[in-house]
Amino acid sequence: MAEISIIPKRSLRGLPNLYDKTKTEVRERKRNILYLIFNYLVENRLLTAAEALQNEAQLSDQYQACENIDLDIMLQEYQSYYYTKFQKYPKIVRRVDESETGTPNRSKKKPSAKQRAPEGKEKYASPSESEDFQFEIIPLSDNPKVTEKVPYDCANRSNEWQEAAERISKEFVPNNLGVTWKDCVGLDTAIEKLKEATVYPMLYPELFKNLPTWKGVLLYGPPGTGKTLLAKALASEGSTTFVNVTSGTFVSKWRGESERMLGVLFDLARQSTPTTIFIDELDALASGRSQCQHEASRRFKSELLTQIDGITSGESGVLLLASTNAPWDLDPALLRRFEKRILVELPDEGRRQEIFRHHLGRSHCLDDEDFRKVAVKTEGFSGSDLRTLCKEVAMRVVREEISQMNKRGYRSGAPRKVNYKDVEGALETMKPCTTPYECEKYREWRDKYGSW
Ligand SMILES: Nc1ncnc2c1ncn2[C@@H]1O[C@H](COP(=O)(O)OP(=O)(O)OP(=O)(O)O)[C@@H](O)[C@H]1O
Repeated sequence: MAEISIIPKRSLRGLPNLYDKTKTEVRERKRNILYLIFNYLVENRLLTAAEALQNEAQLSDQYQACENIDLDIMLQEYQSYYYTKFQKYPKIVRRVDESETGTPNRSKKKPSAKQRAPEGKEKYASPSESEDFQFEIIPLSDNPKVTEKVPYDCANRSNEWQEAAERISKEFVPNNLGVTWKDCVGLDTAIEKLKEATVYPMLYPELFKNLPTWKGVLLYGPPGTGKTLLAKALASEGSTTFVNVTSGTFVSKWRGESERMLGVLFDLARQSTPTTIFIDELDALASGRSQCQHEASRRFKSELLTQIDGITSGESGVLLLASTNAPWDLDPALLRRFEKRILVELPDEGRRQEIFRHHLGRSHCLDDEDFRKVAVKTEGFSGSDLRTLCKEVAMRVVREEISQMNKRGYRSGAPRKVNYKDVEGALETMKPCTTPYECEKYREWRDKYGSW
């Protein structure tokens, strides 16, 4: 731990200039930090917070953060410095412990009628501690006023039902996941359909009075093209309660338990409308290939179809969103229940350029021509491949720093910026995950069964 020696002000009497200089430096540093925070808030469109900061800290319009210096870059550079020094990334924030805040753990207590769940906390009380325990399902919204506790009366429910509910409720996503529509680069068709299903009916209810919204949307396409990313953006930006399930959610060794959990899932979803149920890798849950089907999976699939019918008939307020890499494996009966079946394709050249820019961040010295060349050379890359490419490119700089550190024993200055040579080097070590043949297979399927 660093030692801090506090010099009594008295002993500095002989050194007034030094003392004043230190004071000025500290003041200036504080002022600079405030301007950086202000800049960060504005860039992230947190305008109310920016205005409040400007007023409280009396920031003047005559100053602004210098170009290319912002909190984001500082944090990146600090992380890379830390990595170079300790071979691991620093932990910047940590979850506040219950004992530090004095807030009791709500997952173990029966919530009172007036209590609201703090974001990110457990959503229900244990049935063993409370006869009429309640679920707290938190609709996702930017507007905290919309955050309501949805009471769930378990009084007439069996113990099995309550146990299944306890498990399923863990899949409800209570928080803003920090992914915005803007992060889903080039996925405009899918974004528009998801907005039509969830965002617009709330914004313009009068337009949707006699118009049923989309109840089932299937996203399919090659791996890593942003299907899950879209779901995360919907969870963050849409004003619906969001529940994310996979085949693992329903795994049980007990006969009938998986179907029971499915029923409970749809029950809970209906209780907290508007709700989006997102099923990742739907093919793992409901494949249509009858020869490898087992009685249990047939029962499960039939329950799934029944439950989907329950939400698609009439205005249930529940949207079923699913994703798959293998749409051709899905049961045709299930397929027909998805009104919108949208192919999320590999990005074309223009989009590859945008995605690469998006993930590369700002610590680089590539120009427009370099970005164009990268887009040409990354034909067949998915969004996920491009993100991995950016990571590899950044690692090249880190590796260089580490080897310099090992040679010299110390590190000089900030790490250099990424350049085009780094990208070329990284590209030599990477191949796309999807072949042109596979892409063609998706397009053929879209031409036969798609709906967008
Ligand atoms: N269009 C895109 N724009 C920006 N980033 C993207 C895009 N597509 C993919 N990515 C990046 O790749 C990561 C992985 O993508 P994601 O998990 O959404 O792919 P997926 O289509 O769901 O893959 P899989 O089918 O294998 O589940 C995302 O978290 C994101 O960082």
